Amino acid sequence: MLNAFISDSSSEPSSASLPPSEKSNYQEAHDDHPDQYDPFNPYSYPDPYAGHNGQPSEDDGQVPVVNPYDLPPDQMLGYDNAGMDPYYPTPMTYTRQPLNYHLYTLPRPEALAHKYFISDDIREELQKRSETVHTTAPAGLGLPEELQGYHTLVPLEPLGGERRKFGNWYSMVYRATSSNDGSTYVLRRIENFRLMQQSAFSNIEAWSRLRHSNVISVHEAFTTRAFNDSSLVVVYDDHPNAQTLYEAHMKPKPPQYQNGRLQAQSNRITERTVWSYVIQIANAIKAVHDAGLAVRLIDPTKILVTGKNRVRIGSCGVVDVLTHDAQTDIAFLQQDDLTMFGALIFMLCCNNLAAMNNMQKAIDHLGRYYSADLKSVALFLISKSGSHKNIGQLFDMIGSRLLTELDEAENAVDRLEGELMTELENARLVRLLCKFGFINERPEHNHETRWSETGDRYIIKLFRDYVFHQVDEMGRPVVNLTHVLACLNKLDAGTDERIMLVSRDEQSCLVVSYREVKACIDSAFRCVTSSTNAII
Ligand SMILES: Nc1ncnc2c1ncn2[C@@H]1O[C@H](COP(=O)(O)OP(=O)(O)OP(=O)(O)O)[C@@H](O)[C@H]1O
Repeated sequence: MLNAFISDSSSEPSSASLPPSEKSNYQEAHDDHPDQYDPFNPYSYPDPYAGHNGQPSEDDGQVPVVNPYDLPPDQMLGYDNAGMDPYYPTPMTYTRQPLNYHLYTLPRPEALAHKYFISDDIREELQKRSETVHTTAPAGLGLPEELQGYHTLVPLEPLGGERRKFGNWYSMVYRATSSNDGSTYVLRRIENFRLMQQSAFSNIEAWSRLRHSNVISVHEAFTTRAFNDSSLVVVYDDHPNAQTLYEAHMKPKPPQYQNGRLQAQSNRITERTVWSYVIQIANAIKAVHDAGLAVRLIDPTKILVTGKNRVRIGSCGVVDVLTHDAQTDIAFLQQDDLTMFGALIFMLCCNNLAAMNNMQKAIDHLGRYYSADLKSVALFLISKSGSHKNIGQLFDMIGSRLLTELDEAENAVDRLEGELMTELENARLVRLLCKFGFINERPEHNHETRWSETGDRYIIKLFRDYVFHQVDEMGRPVVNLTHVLACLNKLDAGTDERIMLVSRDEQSCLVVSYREVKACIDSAFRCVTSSTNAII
């Protein structure tokens, strides 16, 4: 792994950087089979002048093969030349050639420096999730230290007040860490459950095989006495900071001041959001029914909103275990799913968990505030028509709205990819900075002041000052992220651009290339790690 540092990219078998012996081995291996094209090897291309997708070019591959790594650095794609002006970067022309890991983003204008990182709202959201995952429970809750390979239990619902019930059973939900893989999972515990026969778990196996983007995955189920009773525990994927549909849309919100007056907040859910939920939940139900199972519980308190408008059906499999004795026809249970789904649409649109208690009022409300299409979907689902309904028929009714949903989903992926792009180089640069940290100011060399004042280390020290400790003409620190990133990128690429390094007392100055600084850092790092195992 040691080589993976600064020399990440140069450790690739580019002939420009390999020592002669290795170079010849590498080239020999390839020269033996010049025609072989390995699609997984970015360095193995059939012909850099071939047409798109590796099709032969018009000149039938007669143009001599050029290894882009043999090119002098100033001809390598656009790093060393004058195109470093962030406002007017020189346009680059590309010929087809191996992916060049030395190519890094050009520096951005300072005002756009924030574009080096993902947007604040996504970072905040992800950080909150990470914080939630690492939250521990207060001491003294009397929770088991360990059960069946899970530890660090944290209750996900308030412990005081009215006890929560799951059907006729008292239930509790915990987050716990698995000692198998270190990930967190959600455990739903059903208190005082007596397992009569092992076959009650048979459906859990089928559930654990079902993987769907709108179903919270089931991992396993077991009984345990760790809570000082006989409890059933079903283990699910953890979606930190998820809210139930009830919490997200139906729970009464406290009034807020608007224009100086305290006003009640509307809880009305938009038609677009309802359609998105309907399509996702229908998709989940279809996957469950196709797997020969039934959801058994479609309720606003058991469906989680796990991201922007992303919903997933939770608590799957529990009812199967709890009601194992009452053998019921699966077709009947699947019909029941559709009725529960219809009721869910009414509850969401009417903002009322008890909407089905006054059917006529619920239908009127839905008709007044939502489209006729949505109303007919809801009515179709709750209808007790003699004919056998199935979830597939619903998709016929939804029609082109599916395309809108698909469009939204693809746009969301594009947005996230764009965000990911802004983080592209961060991991590499962090490793580079760590390497700096390992070398600079090592305390064990304190007695030997010349360690950092001689040879390679002195250049590194001056380079560190050049990158981080510059001051302006008024003597104020220059804090410019763009300068830092541009320097680090050039260092990582080992470019031939030269810089002038000046000592702090301004008595000496050195003109060195990034390539030379890189070599110094490599050698100093090797010196630091020579007696230890570098695991980075
Ligand atoms: N797989 C999961 N990942 C993350 N959080 C979850 C998961 N399953 C449940 N939760 C959270 O646990 C909490 C309790 O879940 P539960 O199903 O008991 O909901 P509830 O709103 O308390 O319903 P009830 O009133 O029926 O108890 C909810 O806030 C829910 O967001």
